[in-house]
Amino acid sequence: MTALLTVTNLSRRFGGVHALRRVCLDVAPGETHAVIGPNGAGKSTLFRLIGGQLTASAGGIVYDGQRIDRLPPHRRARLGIAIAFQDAPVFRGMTVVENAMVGAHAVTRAGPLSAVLRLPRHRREEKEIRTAAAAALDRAGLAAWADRPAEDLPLGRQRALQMARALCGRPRLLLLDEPASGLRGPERTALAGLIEELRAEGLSILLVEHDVGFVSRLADRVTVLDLGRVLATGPFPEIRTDPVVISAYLGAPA
Ligand SMILES: Nc1ncnc2c1ncn2[C@@H]1O[C@H](COP(=O)(O)OP(=O)(O)OP(=O)(O)O)[C@@H](O)[C@H]1O
Repeated sequence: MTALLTVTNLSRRFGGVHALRRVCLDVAPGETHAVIGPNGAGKSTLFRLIGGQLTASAGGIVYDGQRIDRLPPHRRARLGIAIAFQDAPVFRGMTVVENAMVGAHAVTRAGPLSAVLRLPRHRREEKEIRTAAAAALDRAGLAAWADRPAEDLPLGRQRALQMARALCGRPRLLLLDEPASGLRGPERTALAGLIEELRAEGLSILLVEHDVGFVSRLADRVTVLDLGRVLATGPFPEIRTDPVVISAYLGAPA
């Protein structure tokens, strides 16, 4: 099956630091693909290169048959790539539903500014976006919080809001940056359930996550990065027993 996303020989240097070295990776339609690796392995750099927040020193990124590595982030968003960054801001002074709506404004002509300024000329589009945002909040378990100030959300719920914001733009490829980090038991279970649901609906997901238990439950395939290089790619059971991965990252199986 043709991949939805193909990353080929992607490299990025920061001065003398090789953050990524000739990384190759692909995400098939409907696949959940996890990227794991120790601190400094290059996971965030890879995400920012795919999202367009950084440009590559070399290599290419093809999405849905089109080179995207020179496109700005908003053009990639309009093509259906959404990112839920772990540290994305919650906009204070706006309600939870208005925060989620920003995700749809990123992919419409109205633009994020109209969400902030509430310009009247976009009312019809606003109504559709509000409906999409309400649906996304519902999926993320935040329906009861929709009209509350976003700054009232506890940390775990803020993470769910990043997810709702990303879903609000109805993406085809969802990039999740350490979605389980800082979440406690029930929140983590709810998030894993939502990711499983999205996968069952055919959404393609690329996931960076430190929590190996989370990855083993959710990912169809796992790519292991270390010092900017791909150590291995494959289903988790294979990765778990790969001697190279064990010595570099995972430790011996129990
Ligand atoms: N803006 C930057 N300027 C200089 N060096 C950077 C920059 N961003 C990342 N690096 C370096 O690139 C390498 C990869 O960093 P990156 O943040 O991508 O790793 P990571 O796998 O996401 O780590 P973590 O799990 O700690 O988030 C590291 O050596 C880091 O210090």
